[in-house]
Amino acid sequence: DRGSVQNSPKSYDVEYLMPVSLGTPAQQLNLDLDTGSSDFWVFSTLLKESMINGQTLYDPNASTTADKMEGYSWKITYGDQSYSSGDVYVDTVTIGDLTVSTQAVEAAREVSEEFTADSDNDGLVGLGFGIINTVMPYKQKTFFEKAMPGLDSPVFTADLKSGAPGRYNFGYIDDGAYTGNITYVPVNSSDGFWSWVSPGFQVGTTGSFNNTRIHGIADTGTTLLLLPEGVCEAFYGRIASAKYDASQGGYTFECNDSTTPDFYFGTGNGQMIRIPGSYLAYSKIDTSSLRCFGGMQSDSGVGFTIWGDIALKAAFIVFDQGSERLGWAEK
Ligand SMILES: Cc1ccc(-c2noc([C@H]3C[C@@H](O)CN3)n2)cc1F
Repeated sequence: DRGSVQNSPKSYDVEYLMPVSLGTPAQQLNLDLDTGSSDFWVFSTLLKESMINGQTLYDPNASTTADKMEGYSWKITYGDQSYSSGDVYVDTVTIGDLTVSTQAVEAAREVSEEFTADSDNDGLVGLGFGIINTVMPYKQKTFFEKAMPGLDSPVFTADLKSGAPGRYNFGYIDDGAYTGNITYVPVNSSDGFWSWVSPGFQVGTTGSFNNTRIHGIADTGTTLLLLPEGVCEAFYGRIASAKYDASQGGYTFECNDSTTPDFYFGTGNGQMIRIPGSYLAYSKIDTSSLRCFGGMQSDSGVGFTIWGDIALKAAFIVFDQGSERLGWAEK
């Protein structure tokens, strides 16, 4: 079996949403696929009115295939301290023609203000490893873990684009979606993340390759690229107008600064992924400013590097849960 679904970026590529069908008859919600967490949760009719702001709600009572998991609950907190919590139902879920008939659907009773404010986002599909699923008393499998046994190949792929729709595929690798070869790197899933080690980086075409191992996670749910302080300094040191602006909480530079280099990161056996300098001028810091907030920021607050959408949209990535490895290719 296999599946394929289009993803669509919200403005500034802040997040990527995909249509998902839940229940019988089908209820379609737009969900955020997040490889950095492992809960499948949705806005639901259990929510207080004050927490809803235009989102589409999953109504388990309107689904003939929904069964409440009595005594089960969940509560999750994300990297930006946003959170959600609620009850659990088993129901059928279809993503891109791939159906899981008994998915644990986590129906929200409570969401933090950040989720309420994000009116296009009806919930998250966590495709990290099930070990960090928050459902109590017994953690539940991710959508991919439920689908995996029936798939042609135990992989899913992410093709995120800058300012344009891309695609998530399940169970197969579309050889037309990338160029050159796929370089595979081992994954350590013990923390529930797609954790891997990059052999180093290079700033621009003229810079030398820095052989400094970077431990991090591939996280489709994080917007920016969060790298070690030293790497940020090496990159922004090459942009004439760049500075660390404490009032903005990060590095900023003139959006059209022609000295902005491309950024390359190593994926193994000599392969590198090129992030165009234009991706790193993330967004104007305010409408009247000529300065942009950098797409690369320090990971000092996190403790490990997060290869978020700024990096992922420069590549075609294979999340190979069968062999616990990540595949990286240019496109
Ligand atoms: C309003 C809102 C807030 C956070 C997130 C969110 N989704 O994925 C992630 C990252 C961080 C890490 O927790 C796991 N992946 N963050 C999405 C939202 F729509």
